Amino acid sequence: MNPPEPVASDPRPASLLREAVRLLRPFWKVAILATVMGAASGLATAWLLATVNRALHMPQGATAGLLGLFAGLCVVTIAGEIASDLGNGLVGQNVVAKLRKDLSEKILSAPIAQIERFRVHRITTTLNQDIDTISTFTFGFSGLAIAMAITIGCFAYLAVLSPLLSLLAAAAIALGSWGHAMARQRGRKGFEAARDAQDELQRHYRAITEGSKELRINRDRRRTLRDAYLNATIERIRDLRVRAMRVFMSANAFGSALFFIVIGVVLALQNKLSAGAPVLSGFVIVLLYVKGPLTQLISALPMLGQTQIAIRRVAELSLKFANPEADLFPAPAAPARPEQVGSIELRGVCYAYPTDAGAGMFQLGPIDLRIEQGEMLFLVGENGSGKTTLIKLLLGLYEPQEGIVLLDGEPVVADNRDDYRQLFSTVFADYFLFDDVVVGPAQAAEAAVYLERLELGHKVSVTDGRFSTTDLSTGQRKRLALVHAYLDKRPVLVFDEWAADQDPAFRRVFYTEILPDLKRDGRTLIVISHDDRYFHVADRVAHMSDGRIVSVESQPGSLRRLAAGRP
Ligand SMILES: Nc1ncnc2c1ncn2[C@@H]1O[C@H](COP(=O)(O)OP(=O)(O)OP(=O)(O)O)[C@@H](O)[C@H]1O
Repeated sequence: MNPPEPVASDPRPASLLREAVRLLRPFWKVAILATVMGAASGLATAWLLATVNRALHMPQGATAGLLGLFAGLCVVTIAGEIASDLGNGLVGQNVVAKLRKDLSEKILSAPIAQIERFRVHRITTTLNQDIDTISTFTFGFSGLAIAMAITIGCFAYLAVLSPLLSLLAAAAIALGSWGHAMARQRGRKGFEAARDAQDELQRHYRAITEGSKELRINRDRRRTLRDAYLNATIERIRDLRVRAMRVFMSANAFGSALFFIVIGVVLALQNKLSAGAPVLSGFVIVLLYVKGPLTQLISALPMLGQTQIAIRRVAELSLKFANPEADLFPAPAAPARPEQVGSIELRGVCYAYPTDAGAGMFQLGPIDLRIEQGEMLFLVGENGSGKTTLIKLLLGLYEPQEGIVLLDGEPVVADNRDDYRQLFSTVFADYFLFDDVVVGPAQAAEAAVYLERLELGHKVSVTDGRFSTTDLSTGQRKRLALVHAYLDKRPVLVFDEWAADQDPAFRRVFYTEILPDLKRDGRTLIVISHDDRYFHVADRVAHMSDGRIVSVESQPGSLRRLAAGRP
């Protein structure tokens, strides 16, 4: 027996550097060019400062050569900055687009059980918020790269001006960097905790939007949700972030103070230092100038911390969905699916959901069931007996942990599972109604017939190849889902409690007209139902209890009764 899927633990994603290199690899030429241009711009700025300092101390004023150098450096500074901005922006947005595509593709191809286990709100937080954080960072990246180059260039110039003074500055920088490293460590923990709370917040947002009706009629729950969950989580995120920012801001203040201390020391000791006026003034000008880029770099640290967390979350999501199903996007010229299938058989099929600590384990099977082509099988049983789980296995949405599914005697395995799934049309109990289903010209007339038949003709039409609206009642939306299933023309139809939302008259139409018509059309029908009034229309009724099929009743008289027009 295959073990149940591993419970989501904390996978260690690839290192951030490796992840960044992987993402940048397709755009390496532009990335390198942008970085080189940014570095050139930054270094040219530092050189400019040195040139200005030299020009200011020339006894006979700036020479033509020096002015030419000044002009050239200005051009390099500006041109480098523009090229770096454009290049980094381009690379950054391409990386973000690639991340979005990669993640969407991974979710599209991930085994259904993994998606169900990971939880929708966690997926959406990463898809929206984490990727937005990375996107914002990529816009600011160019400025940071230039600031870094200016800082390096300025400190190189300081070293040339006075090795002794630059040692003093280096000691101050080392102390400042240590302070920042400490701050970053503490601050990042705070941002990490805030990011965890964002998942929770997303869950509460879903509750206030999707559960708005329930909340409106239940004051106690509304209050609890607002005060104990929503506001508490929002405030926790605020507090964690403010605390983390405070740590960073204190480190910033510490850094600024160190700067002024170094400048103060230079001023105080200017007579004792054996450096000339050009050296001292150059030193102070450069230190004062470099404070800007250095502050820019330091202020970016919280953002850098958040981006690191976002990249890690994206990498974790990627890792969680790192085992895609095979061939979910074959070439368009893939073979057409067969119009008819013979038998579908489950042989010794077992499945158990992975459980969280403390939760009871549900075990389905072993299930042995054979469904013949053109048969109408009802799957019945109490709530939680495993009917939906069974059809998810039958549809190839879950892989059996033990046993096998056979189509016309051939095993359904990873390589052919997606082809197998194309044989089915389904309307799940928690179905999703796609509102943009495109209907070709040939299908439009057919769709109109089905819409009439399902008493939707007065509400919905096919306009420009699409259904005109999906703003319908619950029962009507389910009828529209049935129209989709009709138009799909797949050989096997699976309905999970389709009739549960229908009025009694239409429920009767469904069981005594629509299902028999589909059967006459040669379709195989698998129907989950609690409507025992209509069990007799089925060819066979499989009763489930506690994860097993406990009996299968054949109903040879059902067709005769239908023919006689009795329900
Ligand atoms: N995604 C899941 N993760 C963990 N357990 C699950 C999951 N889906 C269903 N279960 C558990 O499996 C059992 C069977 O659920 P299933 O939906 O198959 O029952 P059902 O017969 O279709 O019920 P109903 O008639 O209420 O629709 C239940 O105990 C349920 O808690």
